Amino acid sequence: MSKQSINICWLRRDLRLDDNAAIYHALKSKDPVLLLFIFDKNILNKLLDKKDVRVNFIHETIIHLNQQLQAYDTSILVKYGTPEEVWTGLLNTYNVNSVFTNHDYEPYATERDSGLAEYLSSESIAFRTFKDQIIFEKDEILKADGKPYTVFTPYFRQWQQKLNEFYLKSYPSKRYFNNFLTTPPFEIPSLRDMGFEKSTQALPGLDFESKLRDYEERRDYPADDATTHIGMHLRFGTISIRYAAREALKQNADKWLSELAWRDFYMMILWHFPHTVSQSFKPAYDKIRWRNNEDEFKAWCEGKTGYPLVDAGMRQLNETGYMHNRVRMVVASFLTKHLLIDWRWGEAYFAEKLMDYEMASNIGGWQWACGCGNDAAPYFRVFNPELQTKKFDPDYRYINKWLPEHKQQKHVKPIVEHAFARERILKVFKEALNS
Ligand SMILES: Cc1cc2nc3c(=O)[nH]c(=O)nc-3n(C[C@H](O)[C@H](O)[C@H](O)COP(=O)(O)OP(=O)(O)OC[C@H]3O[C@@H](n4cnc5c(N)ncnc54)[C@H](O)[C@@H]3O)c2cc1C
Repeated sequence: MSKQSINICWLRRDLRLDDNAAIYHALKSKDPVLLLFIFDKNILNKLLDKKDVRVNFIHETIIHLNQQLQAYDTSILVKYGTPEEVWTGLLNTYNVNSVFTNHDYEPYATERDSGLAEYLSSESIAFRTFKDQIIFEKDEILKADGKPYTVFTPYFRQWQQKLNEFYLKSYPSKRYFNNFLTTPPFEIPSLRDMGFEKSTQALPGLDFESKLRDYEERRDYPADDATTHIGMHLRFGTISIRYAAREALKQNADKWLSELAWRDFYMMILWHFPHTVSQSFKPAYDKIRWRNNEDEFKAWCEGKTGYPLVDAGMRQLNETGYMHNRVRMVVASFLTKHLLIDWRWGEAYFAEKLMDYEMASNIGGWQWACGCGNDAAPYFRVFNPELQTKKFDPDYRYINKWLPEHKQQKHVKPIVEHAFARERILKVFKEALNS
């Protein structure tokens, strides 16, 4: 007897059932749909912290999705392995008609997906992919000459002009849930099966709507903690970007909407310029003679530079996996400019620690802070951590919360003097850029 023909919908960073482009299109097709998630060994094996909170978050989310799916007599197939080995196994087990998935713009993912596309095509299986995690992708926003924007302000102008209901409407996948493949529940590998353990870090909730009203006035004051903490949910798709943007428009939260556009922008920078994963967007900056002093890097990582705002930020990151945006800018500027340590070192440290780590935004943020990225501002803008404190944490509420020794006046002495560091970086950067 010939095996039943099915479609597979592969979830990656779009871990929700409703308003999910790939699920919607898969369910609307003729064959029943099997949902798939792969805990990718290529990614997991690189994670040093076996209690990684992001792996915990994905695992919890998958379990939750599976519970929801049981109401429809279906289940999500969860595999632990490399995509290559998992797909070979799947094609031996199932009679697959088409594979559906949503776009992922990171270099590893685009390479993985083009390999899969080739393999599926050799087996005469259709591979159908969709935009889901950003509002505008690829060539939807380009300059008049057909090239991608490399500076945010003109990009955002077009982004705003183009934004309309069409791009924000949700995909009503729920309507078609009766087209999931009927199957008893599959077993989900445990964290332990994959060499991980339960994390003790608190996961961010999803209550962004209530934060939008005062966002613009309060977002820059780290002690107020007035931003939405939605990054991890956007990263793993537990919220739809279209819903988030619609909510911003509903509440006239223009500033917050522009932050979502920054996210789109950096994703498209990474997609159009994948070399920026390891090289500066502005090539001249790769001639900088970094000092890369390992003791100073350690002091920065541990929050022991003697600059209260920098140290408070690093302590917040180390303790919670989160750091306020204003402070991210200050610590990144401090590492690259005050200490003359390569932005790639800081980027890698953030990638390891940030719960909301997003490759495109992290690389974009680091290159912006260093001056080598997509920024119109000149390299000689050097944040002064003390002035930043006066402006954004004048009564030391944020600093005292994360750096108790500051309150007790036991904080270590600065490892470098600001005026000296500023002169040094100006000289080194100038040499590199003029060489
Ligand atoms: C050095 C550096 C590294 C960064 N690394 C990351 C990262 O790994 N992941 C990440 O999501 N953001 C990163 N950012 C951007 C920003 O700091 C965070 O998005 C923000 O602090 C997350 O907190 P929130 O969710 O409360 O943000 P909100 O202010 O509530 O913003 C809502 C969402 O908009 C997006 N967003 C906001 N600001 C930016 C921005 N400047 N660039 C791109 N997207 C933005 C994020 O998805 C964010 O969750 C980085 C910034 C810097 C300066």
